[in-house]
Amino acid sequence: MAAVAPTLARRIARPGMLPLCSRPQAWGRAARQSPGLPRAPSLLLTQRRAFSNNKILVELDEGSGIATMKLKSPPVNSLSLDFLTEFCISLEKLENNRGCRGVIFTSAIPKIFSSGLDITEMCRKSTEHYAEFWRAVQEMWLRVYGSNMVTVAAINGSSPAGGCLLALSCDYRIMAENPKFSIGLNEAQLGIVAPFWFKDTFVNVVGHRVAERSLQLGCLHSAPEALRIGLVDELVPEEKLQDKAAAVIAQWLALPDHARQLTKSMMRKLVLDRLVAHREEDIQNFISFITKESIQKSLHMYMEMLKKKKG
Ligand SMILES: CCCCCCCCCCCCC/C=C/C(=O)SCCNC(=O)CCNC(=O)[C@H](O)C(C)(C)COP(=O)(O)OP(=O)(O)OC[C@H]1O[C@@H](n2cnc3c(N)ncnc32)[C@H](O)[C@@H]1OP(=O)(O)O
Repeated sequence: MAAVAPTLARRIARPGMLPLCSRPQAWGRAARQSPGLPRAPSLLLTQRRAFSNNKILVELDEGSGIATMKLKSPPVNSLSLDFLTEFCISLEKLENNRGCRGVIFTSAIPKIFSSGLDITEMCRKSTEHYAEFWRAVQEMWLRVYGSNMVTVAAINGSSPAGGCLLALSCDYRIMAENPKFSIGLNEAQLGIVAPFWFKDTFVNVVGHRVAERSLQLGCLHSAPEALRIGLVDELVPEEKLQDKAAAVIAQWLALPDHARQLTKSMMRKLVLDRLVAHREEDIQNFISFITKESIQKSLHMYMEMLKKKKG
């Protein structure tokens, strides 16, 4: 996989090389079994395929067509350029595999789902680096939000900012009912601004009023609060999270793929199209914003604060 990663990094760095339309058409991911028909238990037990790269562990249960993508980038699953590249490679593999119809995103790191964008990628780097990084962030969102597969976030830890975006981009969110875990778009607390497509994704999940208040205050919501405002769909004890996620996907997959996929596409198209149409402009906005001295100072202070909290 190490040999593949730089190639994909280059492909991601060039606009339009991984077009969303390269995915199988909505109706192309044909159900290999009639919706709702039970499978032979022996198949369920035997057909498991695993592949992994450095930061993402993927396991595909070929019997059910459900894959699990486990984020494993210690210490906190921050979304670095390398991480995002590996993430997109893994997701593309699954998307192109007609046998895979649903994906669970979860974390292999205790107590942390993802700490969001890797802040060090946004500090004192070259313009070229910022462009490449931001294109990779866009790519992750375009791929997850526009996926033909059923996507479920099994949120087994805290999930600020970019981590929350990943969860928001799924079809369904289940969080471990641990009051210490928090989730939200807390960018304002860092002195930065959530881009329009983060905001649009959030609004589509929780509604305008809740999103506006939460974004302006940079809220990190506890798990029970996240459930109350609709940021997550349900809370379950941590040990039941994976089973629950698989059960939810199975329920969604009982419907004909084409009807579900076209409905999903209809609901998300406007928001996706907006970024696709303004991708380069969005990258330039990011660069102008992140290279401001005041923003660099804010990020620096935030990183210092994280270190002090630890010490
Ligand atoms: C007109 C309008 C124009 C608008 C234009 C807009 C343009 C776009 C602007 C920019 C948009 C950017 C969007 C950004 C999105 C993001 O995702 S920013 C990241 C936000 N993330 C956070 O705030 C999380 C910070 N981390 C934490 O709160 C905690 O670390 C944790 C995740 C809760 C875990 O806590 P704990 O287990 O106690 O671990 P720590 O000791 O705190 O951390 C361990 C080490 O990890 C480092 N670290 C943590 N998070 C990050 C991170 N996100 N990136 C990089 N590194 C991180 C932390 O510093 C520790 O490091 P060491 O001290 O070296 O061990």
